[in-house]
Amino acid sequence: MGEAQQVDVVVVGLGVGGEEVAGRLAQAGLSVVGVEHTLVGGECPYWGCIPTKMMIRAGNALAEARRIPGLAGAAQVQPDWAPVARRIREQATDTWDDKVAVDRFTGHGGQFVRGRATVTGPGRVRVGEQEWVAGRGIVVATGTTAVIPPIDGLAGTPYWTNREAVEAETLPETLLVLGGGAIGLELAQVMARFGVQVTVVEGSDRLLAMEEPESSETAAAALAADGVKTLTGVRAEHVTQAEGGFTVRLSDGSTLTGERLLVATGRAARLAGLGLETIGLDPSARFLTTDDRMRVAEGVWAVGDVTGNGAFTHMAMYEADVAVRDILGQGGPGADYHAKPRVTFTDPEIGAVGLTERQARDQGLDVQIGFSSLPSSSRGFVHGPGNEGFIKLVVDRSRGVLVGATSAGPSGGEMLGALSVAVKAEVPVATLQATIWAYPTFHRAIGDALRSL
Ligand SMILES: Cc1cc2nc3c(=O)[nH]c(=O)nc-3n(C[C@H](O)[C@H](O)[C@H](O)COP(=O)(O)OP(=O)(O)OC[C@H]3O[C@@H](n4cnc5c(N)ncnc54)[C@H](O)[C@@H]3O)c2cc1C
Ligand SMILES: NC(=O)c1ccc[n+]([C@@H]2O[C@H](COP(=O)([O-])OP(=O)(O)OC[C@H]3O[C@@H](n4cnc5c(N)ncnc54)[C@H](O)[C@@H]3O)[C@@H](O)[C@H]2O)c1
Repeated sequence: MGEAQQVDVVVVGLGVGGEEVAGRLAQAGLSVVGVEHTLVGGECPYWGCIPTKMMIRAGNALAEARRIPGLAGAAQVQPDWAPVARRIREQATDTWDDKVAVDRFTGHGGQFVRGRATVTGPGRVRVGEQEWVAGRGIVVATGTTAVIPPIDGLAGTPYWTNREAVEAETLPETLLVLGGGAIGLELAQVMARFGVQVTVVEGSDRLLAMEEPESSETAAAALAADGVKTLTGVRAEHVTQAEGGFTVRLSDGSTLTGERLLVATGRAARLAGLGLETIGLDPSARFLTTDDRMRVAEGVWAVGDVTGNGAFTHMAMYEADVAVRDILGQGGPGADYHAKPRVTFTDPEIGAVGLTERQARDQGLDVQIGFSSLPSSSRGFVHGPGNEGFIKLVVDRSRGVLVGATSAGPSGGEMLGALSVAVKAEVPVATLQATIWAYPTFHRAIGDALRSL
């Protein structure tokens, strides 16, 4: 091995978070090495947010067309996956080619290295025979990978994760989905709208178990309306696979069969084999714990899914900004997680920010709940079919501010904007109640929920 090259920063993993950090530091004039072993951009553009939201856009178009009878005449809907697969291939992923992203980084002056990085000591990173010494430090942004549960018989079968589901050129006739979280539900609903017979198996007693119980009920009703069968409180115990597909035996003794099996049972940080022990960190930790400047240790920062602060692209971008400002000594606000937004893009969309009612009560807050139902609002009434949803507000009565909120509905994700500002800025409930909410919008249901307090 030759002499180690002296640089300012090495960024390990150029997904959403790492690409942002590496690009901005290079633009600022630092000597930056960015290492990526798969595709620059990471999960979100190639197998996550973007292609799955293209699928959802297509599924929602079908669902909306099916709502024409009774509203606007007659419509014949013939689903075809080919344009969806084509759009993902040609528009979203460039057939899973990251040339544009690599060129953008090198255009900023960054040094790009394709390969698997390992940390070999303080400030030291190696890829194959090349080694660098980073004077300012290392940024770890290695993201997460799908968790494959240790179910008897599962390993070695051609199960799908999100990656195979996104790359599918044709759809199966039947699909079994393990996991009723965001990935499982978004993909289950889309596939069902394209005519696939889908069954979701969720181990806990409700779908979207981390969100409000009302969100779980809304999601379950929406999936049922699309013909998805959902089983909760049961776990897969045994899997066999043969030519015709998969057979899954569940903890209640029943069996399910499906042409394809999608495993969507959560994500785990990619920390194994990174060499974290060479810089005094625990390589078996679930996540890298950061301070409010995204520092893990002296000269080590971490951003994105790997920090465990919420596996969302907006969190990776947010943390990247904090880390960049810290590395460049620019100051500004530290990371603050009290108003984390998230949206599950089922139809209806289920958006939430801050604490759920349960979390607020567990923190010992003096909780007050506001609630309104979308179908009972003027806009919901006008909208008719597809108007399901609600607003739920979690108020800290002693401080008179919202600490959390959920907005479920046809534009649940968009309506979350106002609620995110309210939670983040701790807008007094009295001010929110004195706000004029335009008529007849969906977001006026926020006013209804405030009035119910
Ligand atoms: C199906 C699906 C749908 C999603 N939808 C949404 C959504 O709608 N909205 C949303 O906000 N979020 C969504 N997410 C989550 C979002 O994709 C992630 O939060 C985001 O990609 C995290 O970015 P990251 O940079 O932390 O990690 P990643 O995007 O995972 O990038 C990490 C990169 O590091 C590389 N790497 C790992 N180890 C090494 C190493 N040793 N050497 C070199 N390179 C390495 C990997 O190859 C990878 O490219 C979705 C995720 C999935 C799976
Ligand atoms: N719209 C979005 O922003 C979006 C979309 C997709 C993914 N994501 C991100 O990716 C993360 C991962 O998504 P996910 O859906 O894989 O994980 P998740 O953790 O949200 O849900 C996984 C579900 O699988 C269940 N489960 C675990 N083991 C099981 C088993 N053996 N049998 C049956 N059920 C089992 C869990 O109880 C859980 O409800 C999300 O939490 C989110 O951060 C975001």
